[in-house]
Amino acid sequence: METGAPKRRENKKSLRVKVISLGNAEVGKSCIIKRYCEKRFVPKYLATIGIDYGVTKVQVRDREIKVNIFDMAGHPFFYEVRNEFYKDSQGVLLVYDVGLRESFDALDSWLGEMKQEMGSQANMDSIVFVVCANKVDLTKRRVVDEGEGRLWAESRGFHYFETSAQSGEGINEMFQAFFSSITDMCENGGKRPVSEVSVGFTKEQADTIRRIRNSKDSWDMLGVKPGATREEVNKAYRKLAVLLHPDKCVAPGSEDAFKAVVNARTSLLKNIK
Ligand SMILES: Nc1nc2c(ncn2[C@@H]2O[C@H](COP(=O)(O)OP(=O)(O)OP(=O)(O)O)[C@@H](O)[C@H]2O)c(=O)[nH]1
Repeated sequence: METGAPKRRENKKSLRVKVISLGNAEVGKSCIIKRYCEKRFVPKYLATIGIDYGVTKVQVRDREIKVNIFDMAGHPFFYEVRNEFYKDSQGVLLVYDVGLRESFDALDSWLGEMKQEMGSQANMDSIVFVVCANKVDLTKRRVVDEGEGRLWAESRGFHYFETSAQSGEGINEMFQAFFSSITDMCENGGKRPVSEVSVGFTKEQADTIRRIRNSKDSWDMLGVKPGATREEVNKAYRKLAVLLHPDKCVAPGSEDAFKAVVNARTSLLKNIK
């Protein structure tokens, strides 16, 4: 029943959160954090020695968030120093350089290192992950495209942002989404809200697109042995077409993968009696 009395606005308690940055050396972790906190870009490379630590305050809706940022050194040499700092993180920035494929391929091993160091405490559902495809300003040297990066991130329920610490592109949007998701998670009893993890496509679709992108020839793309019969090629094609048809699959890169599969089938059938 409405009493007519003015409602007292609840003053929500401030939150204290811990976030860490991960990724190979020189991908731009420190610069991304500096760009956001200090609004500047440092062109000269100064390797992080072990860990850099900083604190910043942000406002998310009606809550003040105190953020403790642990910027981890990417160089393998500092493993012994950074392994102490994985525990109790609510947020992880996973950074790679779009011009260095090995820095993208290394994301899985960064997750692996994190899981290993968190040990039995590892509950990845209680951590918000943001993938930063960094250095997008250097367009000419780009080797990992948006579809590939987004697919890797979103198939794991992670956010994906294209960023440039140099120009500032994507940096504020990325941090706003990051802190807002961490706040949602804390208000949701420490579990990542379900909407964040449901991305509208399956892991099978994501893995298939990745496999197609990395296939060495048309046989490999359709997943059949060289010398397979027309029936085998058609059967494999039909299975992939159902999985990846653009009407059914919204995963990033599905349209290109579907076209590639159609072309692979056409070129194989031309040469099979
Ligand atoms: N063009 C361009 N250069 C960048 C960008 N971000 C970082 N850099 C440069 O890349 C180099 C490495 O940047 P850092 O932020 O120190 O890299 P890091 O990932 O923190 O490296 P470690 O501390 O060794 O782990 C520096 O020379 C930066 O100026 C970017 O978005 N665009």
